Amino acid sequence: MSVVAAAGLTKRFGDVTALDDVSFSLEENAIYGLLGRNGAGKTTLMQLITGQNTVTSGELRLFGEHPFENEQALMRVVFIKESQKYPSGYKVKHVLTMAGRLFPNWDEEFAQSLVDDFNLPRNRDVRKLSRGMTSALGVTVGLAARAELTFFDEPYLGLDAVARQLFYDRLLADYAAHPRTVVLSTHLIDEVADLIEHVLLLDKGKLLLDAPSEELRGEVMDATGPAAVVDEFAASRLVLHREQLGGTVRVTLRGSFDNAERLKAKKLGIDLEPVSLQQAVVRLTMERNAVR
Ligand SMILES: Nc1ncnc2c1ncn2[C@@H]1O[C@H](COP(=O)(O)OP(=O)(O)OP(=O)(O)O)[C@@H](O)[C@H]1O
Repeated sequence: MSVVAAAGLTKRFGDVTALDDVSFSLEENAIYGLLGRNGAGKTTLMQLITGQNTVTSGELRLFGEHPFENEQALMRVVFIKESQKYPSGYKVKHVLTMAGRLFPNWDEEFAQSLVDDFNLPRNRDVRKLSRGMTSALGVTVGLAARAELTFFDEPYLGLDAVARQLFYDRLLADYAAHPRTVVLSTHLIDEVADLIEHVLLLDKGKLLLDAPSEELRGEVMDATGPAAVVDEFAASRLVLHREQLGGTVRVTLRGSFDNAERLKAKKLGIDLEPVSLQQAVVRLTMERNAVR
């Protein structure tokens, strides 16, 4: 059984269609990247899955059940977002105690080690934490909860580069020891490219891409070389982007590139290189918007 199954999922807010006929599944023990531009529908999707809102139409199942007002299913999920609100007067240590009561798989020792890693002041009022500290507290709760399904909705916006790397390292190590389903919603695609096993790309409420990251990497390539040969090589392919500098052209192509194709490119003097995950996502999103 899938952890999450969505079929024809649609969510409207008045005349805004935040999610438009979206179908996908989240499987056990995988790290997903939920990607997309501002307003693409990422938060809305996570809110529906975590029972914070009702669907307009379509089917949505969380551990085989309807998520809305389903405490049993929701206990198995943790949703960490940047704008997390805590009760007034709560200190860091109180948040951890509350989380320990809430999440069945909570690992207190792990939580305490993360508090040390992130230099979080245990006795400080959470409302007086810096932005980065608030993010670090969210990350700590999200990791130590060890929920079967974990959502991180850009919780690391305030974290500096060192703290973000710490988060990625801890996530990967803990995931290896305790596999589960993790969804990272992020704009920092290149930073998480090595973590993400599967990409879900939303664009204006539509699911533009649902693919293993490896597959995506091998399917979007830059071909660079003399203009005439590159253009001929590209003629039978989907060109996502083209740029020219003097007589040299670089095109971003989508398709499968087997060994024969690679050899052909080499013989023609074309440099064929996979683009980064971030570039692939940007190009695919732009291409869709261009054809609309
Ligand atoms: N409660 C609401 N009422 C009206 N419109 C809403 C509401 N919540 C979301 N929307 C709209 O739905 C669309 C999707 O928003 P959503 O927050 O899901 O995007 P997102 O991909 O998370 O964006 P970002 O990366 O900027 O956080 C946007 O057009 C947004 O304005």
